[in-house]
Amino acid sequence: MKIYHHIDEFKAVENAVVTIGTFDGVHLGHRKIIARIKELADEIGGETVILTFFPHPRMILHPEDESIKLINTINEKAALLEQLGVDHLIITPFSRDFSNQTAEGYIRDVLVNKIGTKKIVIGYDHRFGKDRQGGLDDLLKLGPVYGFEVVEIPEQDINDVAVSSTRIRNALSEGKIELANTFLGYPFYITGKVVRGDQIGRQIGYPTANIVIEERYKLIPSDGIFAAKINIQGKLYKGMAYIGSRPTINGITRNIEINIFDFNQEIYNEQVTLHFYNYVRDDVKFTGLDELKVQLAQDKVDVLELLSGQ
Ligand SMILES: Cc1cc2nc3c(=O)[nH]c(=O)nc-3n(C[C@H](O)[C@H](O)[C@H](O)COP(=O)(O)O)c2cc1C
Ligand SMILES: Nc1ncnc2c1ncn2[C@@H]1O[C@H](COP(=O)(O)OP(=O)(O)O)[C@@H](O)[C@H]1O
Repeated sequence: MKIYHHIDEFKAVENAVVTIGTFDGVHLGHRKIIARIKELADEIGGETVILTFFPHPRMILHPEDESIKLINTINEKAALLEQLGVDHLIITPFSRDFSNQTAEGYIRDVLVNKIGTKKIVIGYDHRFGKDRQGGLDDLLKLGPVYGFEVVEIPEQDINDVAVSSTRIRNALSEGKIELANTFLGYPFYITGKVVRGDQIGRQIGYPTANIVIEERYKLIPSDGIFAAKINIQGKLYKGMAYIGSRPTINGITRNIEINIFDFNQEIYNEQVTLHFYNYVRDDVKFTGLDELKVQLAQDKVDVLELLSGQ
């Protein structure tokens, strides 16, 4: 898959089959749309193109604004779309210039001249151009003029996409990992770097790799203990993950940690991916490290049981 960080980097392809959207989560509803563009591209010997917008203007104007939380970082989204076999991903910022174009200007300059659209797969509610004046009607009217076909995504499918994204975000925020994973079609994951902690973990026999996520807009599941797998340098290991502020030791920061099973390597500064499979229990304030240690032994038994066969 080729990635372009601005629409101007893209050179129009012969038979582009295009869809446009945010695709946050690249969940089962999105996968249906992607399967459709691939099918259409195969029919005409064309190439699939996804136009997505990033960053959101609010992220640029108010970097301190914590209200935007996304299921995927832009890099995770690109990796997921690549796995699905998309040919081209155009990531374009929501600039003023971009959104000030007239509907026809956008169709002619962007979709036709810059991308080379032959088929566009689009939802009934998709809006574009100045004041969001452009829509499906304009595409249907101008398709014959500029030589492209419009394939409308059924209303039900569009609604399913929106419902799924909301459900996934809510499920993750409520610790309902299994439910989120059902809508996603894959285990929810985070990507980050292993950093040093207080080194208490190894003293109690449970070293925990602390993971820091660079992207502030990444949605972090609610606090708790999870059955997880971690990808380190391309290898997958099972483990028990923790998200919380470590009330037992009066921790201040909210940490993401994992004790990795059957593992004994120093992995500070390593870039890792943590896949969440099941929710195990809530974060608890224990009377001390001894009590926590007893619970950790039980957590390990529970996690191994949950991950057996996975
Ligand atoms: C599976 C697992 C479960 C945990 N459960 C709790 C908990 O219920 N309450 C708590 O205060 N800390 C919990 N912790 C966090 C520990 O307090 C933390 O790992 C320990 O203090 C070591 O921190 P360090 O990596 O900064 O040295 C848990 C950690 C793991 C890996
Ligand atoms: N089984 C393991 N699970 C997690 N981390 C491990 C494991 N074995 C070794 N390590 C290493 O030990 C570190 C965690 O040890 P810990 O005492 O909790 O220190 P810190 O507080 O710096 O995280 C990890 O970052 C990793 O480099």
